[in-house]
Amino acid sequence: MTLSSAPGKVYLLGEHAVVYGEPTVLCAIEQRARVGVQRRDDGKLRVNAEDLSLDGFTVEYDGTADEGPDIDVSESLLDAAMGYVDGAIEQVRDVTGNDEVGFDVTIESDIPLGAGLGSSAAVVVAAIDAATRELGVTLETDELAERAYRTEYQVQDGQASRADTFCSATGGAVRVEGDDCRSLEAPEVPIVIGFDGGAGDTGKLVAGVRDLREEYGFAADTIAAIGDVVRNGEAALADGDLEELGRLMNFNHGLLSALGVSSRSLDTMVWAARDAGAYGAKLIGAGGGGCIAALDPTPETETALSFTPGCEDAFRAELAETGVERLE
Ligand SMILES: Nc1ncnc2c1ncn2[C@@H]1O[C@H](COP(=O)(O)OP(=O)(O)O)[C@@H](O)[C@H]1O
Ligand SMILES: C[C@@](O)(CCOP(=O)(O)O)CC(=O)O
Ligand SMILES: [Mg+2]
Repeated sequence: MTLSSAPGKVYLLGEHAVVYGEPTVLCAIEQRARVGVQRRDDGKLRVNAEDLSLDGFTVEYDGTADEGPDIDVSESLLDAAMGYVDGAIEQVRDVTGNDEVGFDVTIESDIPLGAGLGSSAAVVVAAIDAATRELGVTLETDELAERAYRTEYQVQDGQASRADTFCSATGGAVRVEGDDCRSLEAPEVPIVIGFDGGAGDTGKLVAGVRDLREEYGFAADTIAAIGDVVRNGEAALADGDLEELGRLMNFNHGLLSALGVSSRSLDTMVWAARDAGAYGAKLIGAGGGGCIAALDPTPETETALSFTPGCEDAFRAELAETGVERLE
């Protein structure tokens, strides 16, 4: 068996707009997905994802056969659950030139699904890394990030940025603008996460923003405005100006809300954090439900969130310096 892990991430600023070439800044966090992989010679893919917060499931099927896997769940649930792992294995077959190979894949993850903390990128990065190593191929980090990006691009219907996958592969803080991906010196940012227990489907939310952008010119302006917010945020980060960074996070949340990706519970948590004295707060990731991030060096926001109806969990994010980790 070969085992790799990869971290989730928090967007300080710039999600969604990054899909349209605007810059973004994000940090890997110490919540990780671990993927164990064992080669099978019968070409089948067997996925054991019993730690999924979605109902645990185990499936076995021939990834190349026309018929789907032999389990009794709805097709959309299955697609949502399997798309990323399936896509990752497709990349492994492609990069190693081994079309027929099958795998037993076991996934264990600390990262809630669809909550904006990048569970998909972490699972894909760890799966590609473990499965290629199982075949005797060790990918450079850039190639690993690129292959993981292609998986997200495919599952999200041709609409994905390189941000999540690059951040998960390299760890630390990163800046992404189009195909320009670079590591940043890790900023000292006191991030508190609030989690509403819910989830949003990244593919669908990204498609919603695309539709809005096609319908209204001012939605394109909103996306460009997020880019301006990020550029200002970079200056605030360089100055260590948390107050300014917080204001910009608030602005960014408003713009994401205008793009239709916030929700009542995300807004409630954002306001609870602001009322508790956070410098700023915003939804993170694709939105629709899941997590917010607030900037607060004091314990006030975490305490306030833990008493906020609709907030299921509140915790301080620890930045992860290590991206993909080769465990076995
Ligand atoms: N522990 C896991 N086991 C199997 N698949 C997972 C796991 N965690 C995430 N995934 C995959 O990632 C998808 C969620 O990704 P996404 O909608 O992009 O949300 P996010 O990346 O914000 O968590 C799930 O539907 C599933 O396909
Ligand atoms: C909305 C988006 O910018 C980030 C999605 O992050 P997550 O899958 O919700 O963790 C999409 C992308 O960059 O591919
Ligand atoms: Mg994702």
